[in-house]
Amino acid sequence: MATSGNINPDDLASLRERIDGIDRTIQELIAERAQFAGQVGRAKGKLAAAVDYYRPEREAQVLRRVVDRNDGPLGDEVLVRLFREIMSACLAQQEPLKIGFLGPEGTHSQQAVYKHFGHSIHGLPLGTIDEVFGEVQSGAADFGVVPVENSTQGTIQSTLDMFLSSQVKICGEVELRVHQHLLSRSGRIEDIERVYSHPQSFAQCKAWLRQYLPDAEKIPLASNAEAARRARSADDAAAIAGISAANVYGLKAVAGPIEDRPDNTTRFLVLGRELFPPSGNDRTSLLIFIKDQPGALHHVLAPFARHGLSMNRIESRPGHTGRWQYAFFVDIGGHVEEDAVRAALDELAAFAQEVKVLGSYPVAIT
Ligand SMILES: O=C(O)C(=O)C[C@]1(C(=O)O)C=C[C@@H](O)C=C1
Repeated sequence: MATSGNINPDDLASLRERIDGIDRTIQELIAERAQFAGQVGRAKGKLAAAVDYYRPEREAQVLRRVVDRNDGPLGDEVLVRLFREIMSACLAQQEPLKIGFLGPEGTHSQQAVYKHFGHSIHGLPLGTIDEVFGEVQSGAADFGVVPVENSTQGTIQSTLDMFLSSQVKICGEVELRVHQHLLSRSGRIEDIERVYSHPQSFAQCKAWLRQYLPDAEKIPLASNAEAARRARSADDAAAIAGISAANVYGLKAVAGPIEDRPDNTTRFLVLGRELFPPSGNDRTSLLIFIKDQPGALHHVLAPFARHGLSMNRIESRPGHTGRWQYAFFVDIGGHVEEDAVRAALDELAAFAQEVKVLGSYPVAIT
């Protein structure tokens, strides 16, 4: 028998026997867990669809416990991924969730869907971010996943603006480390005369492109996956996209990762139709329309500080309600069902024209 390194063949056989025994136990325990999850599902009563069984606050609590217990050797991210897949499969026993995202197959949005919901779902690749909102609102999708900000490029304004008119709720967030790769049919950089990609991805790889492909034509498209699809049909074209697009579209990696900042991260929001209860570590997103009067913004923000609530983000957008009327997107720590958040909202109501609670949801887990 072939052995690797200097392990004695007898040791190898006995180590594998131990692994076989552990696998058997893991499998039995997963089956037992799935049975209990099925019972929990039935205990929820006769519900209409998979969406009614999904409990993001409970999933967040389960995953935080996994992280707290973890002493290695596997990293938190790996263990969270494994446990997400187990919960995803347990939930899909009822029926897989239908999740809308900015398609086609192979986008970073699809990766964010899998990171948050696991693979036991039915993905619905959609053409635009507006469509993701629309399909969630109409019930054609149970949930949707849309990008909202990137650590290099800042806010995706078109996503925020959708909340000005849409009734969908935010019920989760996902953070994804985004690695960009240059992909082409031949895999040779010297063949490349054109590069396709989404404008955000071009911006994330600006310095790399200036150094290595200064003369190539840069052609912006609606998604990186669309870029990969186009690059597939020409020898002198390449796409900037995630590495998963290489497998989906049969392309070779010319170079990567090529993003200028190694910590390049995109934050996605999970869209649904209802709010879920607190998980114990939540964030609340608000849309606040302010009255046009002196000190209005100060009066609106002061209650958060008074009640000890941290503010992670404030962003102003034209409110679409009248000329020079502004809407503020504000993220604070806490959940609307918690006393401090409720008290702050009561106080600021006197100074705001309108306050819309976009959602209270678990803070992203690794
Ligand atoms: O605890 C529940 O409510 C369950 O349905 C079980 C379970 C799990 O597998 O742990 C499955 C799906 C839910 O989204 C949350 C948790």
